[in-house]
Amino acid sequence: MVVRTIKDGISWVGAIDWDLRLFDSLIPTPKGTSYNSYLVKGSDKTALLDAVSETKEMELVTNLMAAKADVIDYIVVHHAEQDHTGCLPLLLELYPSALVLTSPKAKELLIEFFGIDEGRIRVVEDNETVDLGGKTMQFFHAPWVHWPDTMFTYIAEDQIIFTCDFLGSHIAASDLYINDPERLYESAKRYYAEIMMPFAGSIPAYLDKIESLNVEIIAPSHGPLYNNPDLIMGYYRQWATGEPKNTAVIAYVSMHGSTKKMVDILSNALIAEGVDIERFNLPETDIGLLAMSLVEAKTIIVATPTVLFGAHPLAIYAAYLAAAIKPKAQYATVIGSFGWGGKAVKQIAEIIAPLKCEVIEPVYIKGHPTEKDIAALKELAKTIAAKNAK
Ligand SMILES: Cc1cc2nc3c(=O)[nH]c(=O)nc-3n(C[C@H](O)[C@H](O)[C@H](O)COP(=O)(O)O)c2cc1C
Repeated sequence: MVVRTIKDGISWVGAIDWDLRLFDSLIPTPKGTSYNSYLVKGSDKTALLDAVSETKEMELVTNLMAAKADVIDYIVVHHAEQDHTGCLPLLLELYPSALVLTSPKAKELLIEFFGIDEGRIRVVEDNETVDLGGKTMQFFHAPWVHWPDTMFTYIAEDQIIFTCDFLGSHIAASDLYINDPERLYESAKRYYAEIMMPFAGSIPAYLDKIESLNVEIIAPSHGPLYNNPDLIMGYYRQWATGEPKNTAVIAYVSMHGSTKKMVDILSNALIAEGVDIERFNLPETDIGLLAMSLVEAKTIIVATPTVLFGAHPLAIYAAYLAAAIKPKAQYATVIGSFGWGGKAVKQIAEIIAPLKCEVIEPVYIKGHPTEKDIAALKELAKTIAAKNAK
């Protein structure tokens, strides 16, 4: 149990999940995460902004007791995902007069997910304000970072904005704020890559919105808060809108060493051509690190042998994930080895088609690489270097 004061009348009452290692049964969280919940007490009314997952509901309840939250008038749901709302049914029982304030889309989802009584939910409009007494909550609808339901809450009197998942990070940390740029970069970039990058197109407008306000503190729903907003805002601006870098990401798998040999040859050739590379051996890679490397890479290389007439399942998974998280890479190719025939190259090309990358002619060979294949890989490195330099 821990309650931390952010401002007079504003406290963090959430839960730290030190041991979570896989979020959404999908995203590796090697450093755990937190579910941030904020108690805001005005002179007239009290609001709880976001809650926690069902697994941590007793931590939240204990914190609310410690913070003497005898009455909660409003529970602001910025986003209906269960990591923030799993404990909502319990909260609504414990606080029978509490009204949920949320976006129209989140209202729909809360009813679908939890069967919450419609009478307990009030939809708030974009820009609407609710006065708690000396603390005015202003709501901004912010769809598609990362669900259609998201909204932010700004309290001008305290110059604080609650951005829900936007600008968050998966890190269990004792720090209320992160002030170490390196630590912040690592955890926030991992989070951005896996959760926000598919919605990069929506991001600049929300950054502009936050910049247009007087913001001293950004309070997301995962990870530490920011009392130096420029740092995280600058990172997001770079990741969402910056030009991709002269980097090739190689995601590879090899059963008996032929594809691995090709990856080694291509890696050395790319280095010789001045292209930065990041390599991921798929059977053992942390897929979050692969996602992070894709944030700024210009070229994606999938290296796979043929297995049962197609690409190796791990290569299919990596290619599918890359296509889903929508990095800004401009070029892609496939390399690898086969024995007698199959559709591995076509299969990978189809999976990554949504990325709309220019597909560079693959080098797909029979068996172990020969002198001719080595020459083809060196030629491929030259082509990638020339394209990346554009
Ligand atoms: C389980 C298994 C299934 C395979 N299925 C195919 C196949 O359907 N078509 C094919 O051309 N080669 C097939 N191969 C042969 C491999 O693609 C070939 O040996 C290749 O050189 C292996 O590359 P690697 O050394 O990078 O693992 C198969 C190999 C294994 C082990």
